[in-house]
Amino acid sequence: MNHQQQSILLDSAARFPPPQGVKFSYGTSGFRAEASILESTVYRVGILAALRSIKTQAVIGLMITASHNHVSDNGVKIADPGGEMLSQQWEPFADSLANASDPEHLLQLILEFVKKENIQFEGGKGAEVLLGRDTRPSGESLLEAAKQGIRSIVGAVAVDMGVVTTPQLHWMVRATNKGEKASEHDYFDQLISSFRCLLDLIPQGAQSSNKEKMIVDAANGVGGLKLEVIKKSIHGLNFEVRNTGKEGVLNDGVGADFVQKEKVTPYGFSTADVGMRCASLDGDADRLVYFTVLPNSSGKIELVDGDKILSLFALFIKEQLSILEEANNKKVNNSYEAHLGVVQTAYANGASTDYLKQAGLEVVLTPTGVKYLHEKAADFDIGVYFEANGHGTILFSSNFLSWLDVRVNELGSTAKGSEQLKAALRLLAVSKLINQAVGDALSGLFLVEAILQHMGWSIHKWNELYNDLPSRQLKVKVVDRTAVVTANAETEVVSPPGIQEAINVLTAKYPRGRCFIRPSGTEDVVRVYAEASRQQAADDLASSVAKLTDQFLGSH
Ligand SMILES: CC(=O)N[C@H]1[C@@H](OP(=O)(O)O)O[C@H](CO)[C@@H](O)[C@@H]1O
Ligand SMILES: [Mg+2]
Repeated sequence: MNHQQQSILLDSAARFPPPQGVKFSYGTSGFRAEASILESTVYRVGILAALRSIKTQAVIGLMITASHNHVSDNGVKIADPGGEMLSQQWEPFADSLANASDPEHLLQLILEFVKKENIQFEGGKGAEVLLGRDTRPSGESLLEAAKQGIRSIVGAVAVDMGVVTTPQLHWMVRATNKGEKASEHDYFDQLISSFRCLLDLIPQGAQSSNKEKMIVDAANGVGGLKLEVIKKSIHGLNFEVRNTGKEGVLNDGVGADFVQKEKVTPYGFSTADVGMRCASLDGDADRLVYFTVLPNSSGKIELVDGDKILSLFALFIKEQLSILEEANNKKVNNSYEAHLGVVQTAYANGASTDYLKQAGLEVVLTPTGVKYLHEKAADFDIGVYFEANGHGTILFSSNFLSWLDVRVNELGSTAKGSEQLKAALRLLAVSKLINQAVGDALSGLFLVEAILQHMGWSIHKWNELYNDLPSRQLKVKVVDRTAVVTANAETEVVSPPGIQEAINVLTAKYPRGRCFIRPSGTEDVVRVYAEASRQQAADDLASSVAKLTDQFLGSH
């Protein structure tokens, strides 16, 4: 970075002083805070995005959203070249940039990092950053801050993609870097045509019990806007979108986070909807859960969560693979044993994990946070991952996809109309419909709908795959949550010493008891999760472990 470049950066940084007395941390979902204090942070993430683009010689994404949080909050996160989350190696740099006290300090940090990472300003492609934001009113001014941050790196280009869902922006970054068509129009086209393809491949005679209308709660967020666009061109699904944001407030009594945590109907739903197939998106449309309104229950719902979506996807894929493998057994030359794996966290309901294992699936647990699940899922030919809260997707390895392409061509000439060809085409369509960059509520919704039609299942039939074990989650405020250190995908506490043994003793008292504690990555609390064969037992176990946590770690 020459002197002129340094002075441009100093000048522009002086226009974005950081708020006093606030410490920012790039958590599991980037920086999040009350929108009014975020300008300097977003400006600095703009700088980081431009540097990341120069370093990787690829297009980078910058998304302004606070997802399911309050409308007055906002946040910012980075999408790496493949559309995945920012490399964990750069997170400490993001933290130090966000917390730098003044322009000189900021410049010094940048110069040190540029040297350490050997970022070359001359001779390369120059930086390009795609910008997206959700529907929050603060998004526009924060977008301007991001642009100024990007442009303070001489030669860096900011491309505004407008109001988009988080997964759309990740998809666009991935597609751009792969040299594919990457506009919003292309995203819709791919989604609609692959959904159509799956419907065209439905076996004759599948029941049509779920062809009746379904309803989507769009959390008064960006997902609603996009669904209304899709609705104009999609055939084969009759759906109504509620909470589109025209009237209600973003995430206020609506959306996937609310529905999953509170287990009650979102605003705009009532007993008139009893038994209907309903889905909820979150504020930036990267989470999806389904539910039905229970009769005579004053707003209670039956929740069909991320674990059940995962189970549905995994079953469908396994079915297609076994059709293809039947062909392998008949000694087809070009055989391939695809390694299918399922990735969950400790929050996955124990009944789901048992069910998946009994279905013959390989299940792996990772710590909480999609970056961990995503990374693990990428180890498989087909890796399906979901958090219980509804964030997840399916990853297909490029090896498997290349094999599948060849196989489709072969079968197309030698076995037209065969079950094998159909299974191969279905897998190919799934890989196009489902977002390969990140969990995506829109593409997830259309895949669920296509599979339910394929199976001829109602939401009730789907929900009956297994019965969730009753569970309870609690939060405990402690003096220092980082004192809790866990191992084995957060299922065991290794420090403070003695607490795990005490949890084990309590857990052993309850049939099918399971319990763990971990420090939250997004809130200043320790989370307690407990499940058992009965609700009262899960509640008791959770509250006794919460007490224990309080005793060991001291409350405020
Ligand atoms: C129990 C739970 O739902 N935890 C959520 C929550 O993380 P915590 O680290 O538990 O605060 O926010 C994460 C980011 O959205 C999400 O990935 C995760 O699943
Ligand atoms: Mg979200």
